[in-house]
Parts: sequence; structure tokens; C-alpha cells
Amino acid sequence: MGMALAWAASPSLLIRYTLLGMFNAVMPPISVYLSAQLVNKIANARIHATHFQDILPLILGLWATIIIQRSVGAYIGYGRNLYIRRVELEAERRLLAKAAKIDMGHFDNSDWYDRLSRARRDVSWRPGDLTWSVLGLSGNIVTIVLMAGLLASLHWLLVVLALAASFISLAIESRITSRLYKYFYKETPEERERQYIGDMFVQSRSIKEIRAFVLGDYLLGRHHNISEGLFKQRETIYRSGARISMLSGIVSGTILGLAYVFVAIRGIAGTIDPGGVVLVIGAFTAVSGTLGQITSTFVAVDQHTTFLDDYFSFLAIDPLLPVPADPRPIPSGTISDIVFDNVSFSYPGGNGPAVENLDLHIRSGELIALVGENGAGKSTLVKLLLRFYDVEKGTIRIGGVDIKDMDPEILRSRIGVLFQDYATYELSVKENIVMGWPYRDIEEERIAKALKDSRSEWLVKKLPNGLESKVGRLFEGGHDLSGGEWQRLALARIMYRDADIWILDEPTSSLDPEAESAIFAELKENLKGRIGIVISHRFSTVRIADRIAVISDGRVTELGNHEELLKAGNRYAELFELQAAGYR
Ligand SMILES: Nc1ncnc2c1ncn2[C@@H]1O[C@H](COP(=O)(O)OP(=O)(O)OP(=O)(O)O)[C@@H](O)[C@H]1O
Repeated sequence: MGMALAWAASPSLLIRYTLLGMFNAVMPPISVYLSAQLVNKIANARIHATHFQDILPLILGLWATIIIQRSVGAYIGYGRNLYIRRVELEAERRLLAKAAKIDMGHFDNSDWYDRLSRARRDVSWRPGDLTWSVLGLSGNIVTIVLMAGLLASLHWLLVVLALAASFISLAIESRITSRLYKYFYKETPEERERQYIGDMFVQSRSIKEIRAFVLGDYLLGRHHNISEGLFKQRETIYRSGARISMLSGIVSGTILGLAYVFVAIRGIAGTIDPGGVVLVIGAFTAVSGTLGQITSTFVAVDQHTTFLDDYFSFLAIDPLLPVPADPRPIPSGTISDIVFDNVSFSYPGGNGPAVENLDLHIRSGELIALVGENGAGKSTLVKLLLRFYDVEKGTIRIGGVDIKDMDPEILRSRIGVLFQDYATYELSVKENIVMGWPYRDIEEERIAKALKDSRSEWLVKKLPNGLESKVGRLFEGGHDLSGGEWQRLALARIMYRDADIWILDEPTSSLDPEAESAIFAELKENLKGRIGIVISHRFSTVRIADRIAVISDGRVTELGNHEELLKAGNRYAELFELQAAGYR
């Protein structure tokens, strides 16, 4: 799987640098062999007259191998760095592309969320690290085979010793890394909490409250306790890691010592000539060095398996909501109606139904308001209409077509929604608006109309660079906006989108009352056959709607226009009177 990713990033680069790596891996054995020959020639010079020209070819050969090895090595290093970045970028692109599409329900599952945040955290380096070590493997094998061949030409025992030293350290050291990784894997929920608390100190949403409630010491204390607990666990693991490393060093160092003993005895006895001694020492060192690299490759692969598992299982995550193979189109033009027909739904892991046996018929061209107490199920209706979740019972139909039979992305393209917790894009004002539908050419006229419909023209005039002004404080030169100003931009974004259904979930919570009633009046006027769904707790706003549905415990308990509901004298009338009394 991992290799498929490496291949997809750039097959030609992968092949080129693998072949070059294998070519370069031949250089060290040649170099060791030529050095041995050189030592023999020099030793022989004491017995037989030797001219410099006799050894010159050897020197030139050694020179050439070093030059080739170093320069090709530098080129490989450059190319591999680029290639590895490609792999990292490709891995990240795939992850983000998947994250943008998976069903919202997955985000309610903390196991998936853990997996995603781990994969997201590591995707910027683990695929690269893995590719880097695996790329060197073929070259390492070439070097080992040739070096082992050189050693075997002297004595098989040397090959056995060299391999033994490296395999023992492989076995010992891989234990440390797997333990380390298990630890990092396990700590995720605590580490997430620690980071979450740390973030509170720097996020604009919470910094004010930390001061106002004097929460600094309390939160720091909590952060400190988690950090200390994690530090202690880490200390234990690092300590045992250090002990294991020491043990591995002693074992492999001793085996290396034995090889030197063997070579020394043979050298003194004259059964190995001086060049042979050089060859043994050079080859032995190279074999254990290269086997060390192979060891770390295996360790790296082992280390990254959990990441790869997280990453690929995330990419392979199945949709929760079945997408029809042959989706039915939404009738074009104005939507004739939206019907919630006996709908029931419970959140996965939630306590009890959020919506139960709910019936609601929304007519073409009307502005309908949903009111009800906190947690009554109003926002859930919006999420069901957007098909973030599938209903458990009943159906939702738009223009007579069950939304389960539609392509969810096409369904969403017909809806413009302003969530309660709408997004604030710290980009330019223009982009904030254009993100309403960024897939067509930018039309200045449309932007101007969106600003007018959301009554935000003054906001653009106020900013120094007009539409091009950056908003937010994340980037240099950005202007921070007030809550109401951000909300205006979000509203302009909805107006820019050419949607047939407008949904505003508490659109006016940060707006001043004058702006609120103006926006509502304008919204109603601009509907022009569209369906508008507004969720609000402000009855002064709600009364403008054509009809009002009171939602209570996941059901529609009252339905009608303001006057009708007041006359009925039920919960709506009660709540309206309560709010109205506050203004008298
Ligand atoms: N992701 C979720 N997982 C589990 N339960 C949820 C989830 N989202 C909402 N709920 C629960 O579903 C019920 C309905 O919530 P919903 O957000 O629809 O209420 P609401 O009427 O929009 O409330 P408010 O006026 O506070 O915005 C609540 O009991 C809420 O706790």
C-alpha cells in the first residue's frame, strides 16, 4: 500500500533514484577491494622493486570511485529530497481530499477522529521518512552482497560474524522502537486534551474568558498535571530504551572484537596477507554499517506501520450513507416543496431520538421559521435536510424526490446554509463571499448584489482595501472583524450562492435589531420562489415569517402564521408574550 503511494507520487523519479542508488552502492566494495590491492603492492615493494607507475592505476581507480560515489551521492540526495517531498505532498493531498468528503457521522466517532488526527499530524513527515529509508534498501543490499562476497573469499566465518553482529542488534533495537511507538499511540487522548487546553491560552475565542473568569491558574494546573503524567511515562520508556541500546552496543561491539581477533591471528600466522587484513577490516565495518542502515529501515517500517494503518484505513473508510448508483436529479427551477414525512432520527451515541415522528410540509416560495427550546431538534432538521445523516424512519422529499435517491453533493449545491457556528475564513473579503460558490468565474456584479442583499456594503467601504482587504488576524495585514461583521460576510456568502433553498440557523444572533429586521424583510423579498428556512429564538424576527413551526422534543407541536399561533394561545403565544413583556 505504502509503495503504491510512493509509485503514484512520481514513478519516473522512483525508478531513477533507485537505479542510481544501486549503481552507487557498488562503489564502496570496489574501493575496499582496490585499497587491499594497494596495500599488497606497497608491502610487496619491500621484496620486489616496484615503480610508482605500477600502482598509479590503483590510485586512479580509488580516486575515481571516491569521486563517483561522492558526486552521484550528492545528486541522489538532491533528487531524493525532492521526490520525498512529492510523496509527502501526495499523501497529504489524498488525506485532505478524503477528509473533505467523508460523511459527517464519522466525526461523531471518537475512534475515527483519533485516527484522523494522528494521520493528519504525521502525514507531513512519516510517508517521506518511510520512503527515504525504503529507497536506500536496494543499494544497501547490493553493498552487503558484494562486501559479504569479499569477506567470503577470505573465510566464511567472517561473513557469519558480520551478519550475527547486525542481526542481534536488529532484534534488540526493534523492541525499543516498537515500545516507543506503542506509547505514543496510546497517549493520544491525553495528549489531545493537553494540546486542547494549551490552545485555549492562545485562541481568541477563549482568551477573553480565561481573563474574565481568572481561569489561568486553574487551566495551567490541569495542563501541568497531564504533562507531568505523560512525562513520567515517557521517562520510563526512554530509560528502558537506553538500557536496551547499551546492551545492543555491547553485544555487537564484542562480535566485532572477535572478528579483529580472528584477523589478527591469521595475519600474524601469515595466512592472510596485509591486503587481506585491510579488506577484512574495511568490509566488516561496511557490512555492519550497511546492515545497521537496513536495520533502521526495518525499524522505520515497523515504526510507521501504525501510521500507515491509520492512514490507509482512513482513506478506505466506507461512506456511512449509501450513495445511489443512479441518482435522481432534483427538479430544476424553483423547488415545489420540502416534505418531512414521519421522520425519526437519533445521533449515533446520543441519548434518545433528536427527532421523532416529525411531519412538516414546507411550501414553495415560503419563509418558514423554526422555533423551540434549546436541544429541541431544530438544527438536526437542517443536518438531515443536507443529508449529513440518514433518517432512521420516514422520508425527506424535495420536489417529490426522496433525498436518499439524490447525489448528496448535487443536493447540497442547491442549498445555501448559514450555520450557527458558521466558518470565518481568514482570507480576503472577496474570497469570503466567493466561497459561496467558487466554481464559476468571479462576477463583480454578483458580489455587489450579495453585499447589498446581506446589507454589508458599508463593511466593505469601511475596510482600507475594499473587497481585497484581508480579514482576521492570522495573516499579516488582516483586519479583525466584530462578531456581527463576520456574520454579515457569512450571510453575503449565502446570498452569492445561487441556491434554491436558503437556511439560516440563528442568522441574526450577532446583529443589531435594526439590521436584523432589515435583513429579514429583505430576505423575504429576495426569496422569489426560493424556500427560506430560518431558525431563531427572537420572536420579533420570527413573526415576519410566512409560517412558524414550533419544535418541541423532536416534533412539530404548532404550525401556522404569527396571528394564528397567537390566537391558538399555546406555547408559542406564551413564549411570545414572555419576550414581548420584556420590551414593554
Ligand atoms: N453530534 C451529536 N451527537 C449526539 N447528540 C447530538 C449531536 N448533535 C446534537 N445532539 C443532540 O440532539 C438534540 C437536538 O439538538 P439540536 O442541535 O437539533 O437542537 P436545537 O433545537 O438546534 O437547539 P439550539 O436551540 O440549542 O440550537 C439535543 O439533545 C442534542 O444534545
